[in-house]
Amino acid sequence: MNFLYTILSNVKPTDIFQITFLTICFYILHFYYKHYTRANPLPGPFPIPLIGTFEIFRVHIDIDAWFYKLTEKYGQSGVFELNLIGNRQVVITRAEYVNKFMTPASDNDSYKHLMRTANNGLLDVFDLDCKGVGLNHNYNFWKFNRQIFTQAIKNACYAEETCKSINKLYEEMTNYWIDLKKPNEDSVVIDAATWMRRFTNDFISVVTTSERTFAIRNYYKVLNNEKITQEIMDSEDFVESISTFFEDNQMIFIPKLLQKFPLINGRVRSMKNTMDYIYNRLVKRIRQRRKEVEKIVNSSNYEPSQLKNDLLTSMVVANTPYEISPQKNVDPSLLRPMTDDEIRGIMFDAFAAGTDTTSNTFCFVLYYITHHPEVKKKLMDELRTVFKDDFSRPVTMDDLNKLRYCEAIIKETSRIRPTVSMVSRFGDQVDEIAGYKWPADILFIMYVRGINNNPRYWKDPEKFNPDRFYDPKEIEKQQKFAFTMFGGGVRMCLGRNLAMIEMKILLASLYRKFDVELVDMKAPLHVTTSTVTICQHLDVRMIPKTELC
Ligand code: HEM
Repeated sequence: MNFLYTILSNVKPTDIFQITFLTICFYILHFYYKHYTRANPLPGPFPIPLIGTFEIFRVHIDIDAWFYKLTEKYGQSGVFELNLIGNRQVVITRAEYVNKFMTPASDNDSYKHLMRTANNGLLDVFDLDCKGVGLNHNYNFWKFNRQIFTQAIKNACYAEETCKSINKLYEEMTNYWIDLKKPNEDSVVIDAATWMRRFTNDFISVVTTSERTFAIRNYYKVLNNEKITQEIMDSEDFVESISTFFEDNQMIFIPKLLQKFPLINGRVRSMKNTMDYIYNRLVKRIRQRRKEVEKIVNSSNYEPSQLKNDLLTSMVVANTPYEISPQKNVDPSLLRPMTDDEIRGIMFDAFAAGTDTTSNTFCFVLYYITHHPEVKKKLMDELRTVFKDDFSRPVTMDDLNKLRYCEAIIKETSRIRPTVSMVSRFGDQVDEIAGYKWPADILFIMYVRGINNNPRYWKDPEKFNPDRFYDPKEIEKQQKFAFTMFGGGVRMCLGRNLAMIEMKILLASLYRKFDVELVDMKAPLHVTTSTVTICQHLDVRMIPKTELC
């Protein structure tokens, strides 16, 4: 102890300066030694110690645009690299290299590349590392959640009830638009981005809980200058907090070491508050539903049909004697009921993954159709064929199969301007990808927009041409993974069918009822990107139709 005291009392301020200086020099040397001796050096921006690629701090509102430029500069060989806050990331820009980590080659490979991120960020701080599916980092928990979510959402996708809910919400929303139209005007201008976010929020709420958030109605009240009540504030806060999650979710991936740094600290806290607010709302609903279910199943005249047909009820009764369609061929260790927090994890995923994705994709669809009159003409031809001259009847499940051109428009929009433009997989084992042998612990990013717009796979990729997904000969020519709107492999999007049903109904209904025009045809799309590309606003003029033309 005395010895230590003697050393410390002899330390001068200049010594502290020298030690700090030497430590920094050592760190920098070590960083560049590791950089220059790394396995498989690839082209990419030069990294700076601690920060990695400095540009990330300048492009924080449009990461996707930055990736697009990087792909043009470094991605010619199909793979380049980035260093983001000390983590090496390998970006794949060719479809043929994607196959390997999307499709496990054998049973032995099935654990490889299953995680979406490295677990060195703040997943646990936000309680996402072992909950839900989207960011779950525990294989067993993910598998358990995924199979219950899959089963629960399957019921929703085949239910005529789901179709009816979408039609009903659509009808209500468009009636509000008409109500907002001034009597002396023939059209109404709406911000499609804001309305669509409320639409998808209300809809996902119905699918998950059979109850609405009334986000559509409450937004109408805001625009109609009605008195702001607690209910209006609640639904507006809920919609906005889901969007905030998307806009700021890079915070989840900040290394633990940096979370207390000034500037970062405040953003982490604000994100945590947002998440806590969403979680509390969801848990309240779960507890309420559990009580309702218990009351029903314990009553003397219990019938399974008395239970609600939604995701929440499916999860509450999953693996209990009251489960309506018990799962077959499931690993027995997964056959246990879910806790409230586990259900909350899945509900959070449904709202987070199922609202802004669909609403933004739909805004891009409107933008591209308005810029392509020939596409609109073909769309109207399809609508006339399917609905004859009825421009108000609801869309049925049966119609959906016939709306092939509608689907092609949605896919072509997502090819050219994908809402999820990066899909990642964490390589937790040694593997060979893109012709290189990789050590464990590498994050691979499939740059979807780069591949979707690569002339190797698409003739005139910049041309908006839905026939690519309509003409069977064109479809046949497509290279596997050259178009991945919903990702692929075992972690493919769970809501893909639901999203398609929702968007097809919206498209087929909207264009029968309105002429849709952009207020400013010259304006580009106003987007920001984090993990999802968000349409900031899209001012659209809706002109009610009097006939189906
Ligand atoms: C246009 C709408 C949508 C798009 C473009 C989209 C896209 C995606 C993409 C690209 C992924 C990553 C897949 C991968 O890593 O391979 C994903 C995952 C996921 N999506 Fe979607 N999605 C949409 C709508 C929905 C909806 C409506 C829901 C649910 C109600 C949903 C739930 C999920 C979930 C739970 C995952 C994570 C699956 C897992 O990690 O196992 N998505 N989505």
